[in-house]
Amino acid sequence: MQPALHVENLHVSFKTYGRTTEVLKGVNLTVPKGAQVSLVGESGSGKSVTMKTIMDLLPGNATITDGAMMFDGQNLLTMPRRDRLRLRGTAMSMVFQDPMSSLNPVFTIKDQLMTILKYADRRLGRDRSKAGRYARVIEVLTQVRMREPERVAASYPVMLSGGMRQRILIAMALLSEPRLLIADEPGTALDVTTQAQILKLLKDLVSEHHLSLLMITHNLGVVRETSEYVYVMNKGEIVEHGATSALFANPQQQYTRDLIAAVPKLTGRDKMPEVRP
Ligand SMILES: Nc1ncnc2c1ncn2[C@@H]1O[C@H](COP(=O)(O)OP(=O)(O)OP(=O)(O)O)[C@@H](O)[C@H]1O
Repeated sequence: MQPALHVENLHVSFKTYGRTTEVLKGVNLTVPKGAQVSLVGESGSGKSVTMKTIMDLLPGNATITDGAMMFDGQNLLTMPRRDRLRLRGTAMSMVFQDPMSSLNPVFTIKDQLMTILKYADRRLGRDRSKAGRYARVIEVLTQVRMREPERVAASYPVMLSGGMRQRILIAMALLSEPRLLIADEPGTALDVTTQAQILKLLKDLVSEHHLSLLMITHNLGVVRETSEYVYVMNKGEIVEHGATSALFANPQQQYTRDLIAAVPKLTGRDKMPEVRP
């Protein structure tokens, strides 16, 4: 079966103050359909650059010098610009990690979600009435286990807890029914118990909606809780990859062993707590 995403020999360079530095040095990774895959590495290893390259969010001083990125069998790097833009925020969607900078404090949750949906619909050439959009917003808020979705929709971000705001960001990513979700360490800003609940929710949603997930994190503890497969990145290269259980049982690289040794305890227990809305 075709994978949801296949990144092949990806090279990315940055130009700063006239100097060019290669930060991705031939990255290869595959997200099979329906799989939960993590990309892990310490700060500066190139995880965010990989994610930004996939999502077409690289800054102007970055150049993709080589490689291919196959999404559902199409190369994202050679497809027409219009088709690429149509995919972003629709078939492939991103869960951001920082609710405070991703949500606008002066608009209600409903306004923000409706606007995002309107633009996603427009890109897809889909015609949906305002009432239809509101119905979809309520549906998605329910999917992320909001107990009173109408009340939440009418709220401003500041009226919600950190965990609820993070769930809004997940709802935002789900609005346009993506096939691939890319999550940038959701819940990092939250306490460990709430983060564990968010990760569990994400994992449940991915399997309920038959999505493929690429999770970016520096924490192998998060990987163990959320992913079946893991890619370990160091200095712009994938240095090790494999099934999560095999990698934990028998890490091949010292770098991976160090990351495993640095795993903080998520909950102080072995099992994740159930999500309680
Ligand atoms: N806009 C930029 N201009 C120049 N260099 C950059 C830029 N963004 C990232 N880099 C460089 O690319 C390399 C990889 O950075 P990246 O942000 O991908 O790391 P990361 O693994 O995501 O780290 P973190 O977990 O801290 O986000 C770093 O050496 C960084 O300095």
